[in-house]
Amino acid sequence: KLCIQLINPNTSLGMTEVMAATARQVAAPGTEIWAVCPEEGAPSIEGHFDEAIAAIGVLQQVKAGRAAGVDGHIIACFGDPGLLAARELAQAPVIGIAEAAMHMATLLATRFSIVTTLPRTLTIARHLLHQYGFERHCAALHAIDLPVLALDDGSGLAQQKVREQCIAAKKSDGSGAIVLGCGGMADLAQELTLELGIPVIDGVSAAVKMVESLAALRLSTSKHGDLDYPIEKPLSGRFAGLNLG
Ligand SMILES: NC(=O)NC1=NC(=O)NC1=O
Repeated sequence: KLCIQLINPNTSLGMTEVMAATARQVAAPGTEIWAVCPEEGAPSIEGHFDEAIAAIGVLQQVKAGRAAGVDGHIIACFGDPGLLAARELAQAPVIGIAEAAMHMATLLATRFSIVTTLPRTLTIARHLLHQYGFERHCAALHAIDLPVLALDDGSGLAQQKVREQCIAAKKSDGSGAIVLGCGGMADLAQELTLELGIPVIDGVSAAVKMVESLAALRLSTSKHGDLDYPIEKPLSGRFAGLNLG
C-alpha cells in the first residue's frame, strides 16, 4: 500500500479537493492520497512573490509527510514552488505538476502547448521550460486571462475558457499535446482529451502515476550531492520547526 502526499501549495480548500478527487480517481487501488495544504500562506499563487510565500508552506508539509513516512510528495501548483528545496528535505520522490505534465507530454508528442491562467504566469511557465530543458518541446503558451480562483468559483466560466484555448491551440500551434497549466484544471483533462482527440495532460494525474512508478522501481530522491538533506544549523523563530533534527 502506498501513501502519496498531495500538497496544494495555496490555502484554498476547494482547489485541494478538486485535485484530491482527480488524484484518487487515477491512483492505483493500493494507493492512498493524503491531500494537504499549508495552514498559512496565499489563497492562490499567481507570481514569483506568491511562490516565495508558498514555498515555506510546501516545506512544512513535506517535513510532515517525511515524518509520516509517505512514499512520495506532489507539489500541486503549476509553478512547482519549492521543488528543489523540498527534494533536499524529502527522502521520498518529490514531483511538481508542471514537470510531470511536461515530461508526459514529451512522451506523446514532439511539441506541446501549455494553457494556463494569468498572462503573468506564462513567464513562470517559460522559466520552468528553461529549467527543465523543455523549451524546444513547447510550441506555444496561452493564458485564459482569469485568476486562479476563477476555477474555484463555481461559475464554469474559467473551465469554458480553458476548453476554448485548448481548441484554439490544437488548431494553431502545430502541437500534438496540451499541458493544463494549473492544479485547479486537474478535473478537465480527461474530458478534453476525449473531445479534442489529442492528449490533454493534467500534472496532478501525471505526478500520481510517476510517484507510483518510482515506488515500484524502488527509486527515490538522490541524496548524493545538492539534494542531500539540508545542512544542520540553528534556524530561528518560525523556521525552527523546519529543522530535520
Ligand atoms: N499557473 C498557475 O495557475 N499556478 C497555480 N497557482 C495556484 O494557486 N495553483 C496553481 O496551479
